[in-house]
Amino acid sequence: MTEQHDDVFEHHGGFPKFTAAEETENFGPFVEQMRQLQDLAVSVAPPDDVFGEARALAQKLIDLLEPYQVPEGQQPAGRIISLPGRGSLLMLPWQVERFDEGGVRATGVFRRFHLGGNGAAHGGVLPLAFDDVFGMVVHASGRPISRTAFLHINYRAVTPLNTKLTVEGRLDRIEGRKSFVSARMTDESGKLIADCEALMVQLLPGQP
Ligand SMILES: CCCCCCCCCC(=O)SCCNC(=O)CCNC(=O)[C@H](O)C(C)(C)COP(=O)(O)OP(=O)(O)OC[C@H]1O[C@@H](n2cnc3c(N)ncnc32)[C@H](O)[C@@H]1OP(=O)(O)O
Repeated sequence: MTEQHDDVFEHHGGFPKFTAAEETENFGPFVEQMRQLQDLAVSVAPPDDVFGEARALAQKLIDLLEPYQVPEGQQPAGRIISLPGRGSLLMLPWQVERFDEGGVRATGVFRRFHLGGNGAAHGGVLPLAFDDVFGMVVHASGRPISRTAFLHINYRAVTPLNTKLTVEGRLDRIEGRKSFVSARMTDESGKLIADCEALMVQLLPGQP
């Protein structure tokens, strides 16, 4: 293996090497409380002085946490695969149930925070779900971390909130740097909610 290939393997282009973080006693429950706050922030209509009280409490939290910011890759968020959404508030709070060369399966619900309209999930959260699963599909299949070049979704049925759904993704074929991947989102009866195809392109050395 040449030095250049070692670099690709170790650093995945310009990506830092992904390392998992340990689950601790309080981090998982803290993330779930933050998610409950997100759900409440988009669903409550209290008197304005209650928002005033909430602001004061929120500012206390900001003041508490602000001194502990660290560079990308050192925070637990996004690095604990046993937590919903790997502990990242950006990711959907879904649980990874399968992560191997045969594919990735994640299950969970869209919550009030993900509401688009008329009781259904916002269409923009489905690409987030699929893209995150595809990142894991590439990682689980042993390929270097890749960037999404295109992602095509077919919305087959209205996506319900608070209903257990499953996304299953897999690597279909490899052509040089290109990984062609696909995934399906279904409900518990097996009804197809959406399907998706994407191209993930392996990064060149140093590529951001
Ligand atoms: C467990 C934790 C794992 C964490 C994983 C994190 C994964 C993150 C996944 C993401 O969401 S990344 C964020 C969204 N994506 C981007 O920001 C990508 C922005 N675009 C780029 O950086 C570049 O366009 C890209 C790296 C995708 C490709 O540019 P390059 O200059 O490296 O490659 P090039 O354009 O030469 O294309 C390489 C091949 O892919 C093909 N290709 C590229 N874009 C395409 C496209 N859109 N449609 C079809 N083919 C495409 C291209 O034709 C060519 O095919 P051939 O090798 O057969 O000639």
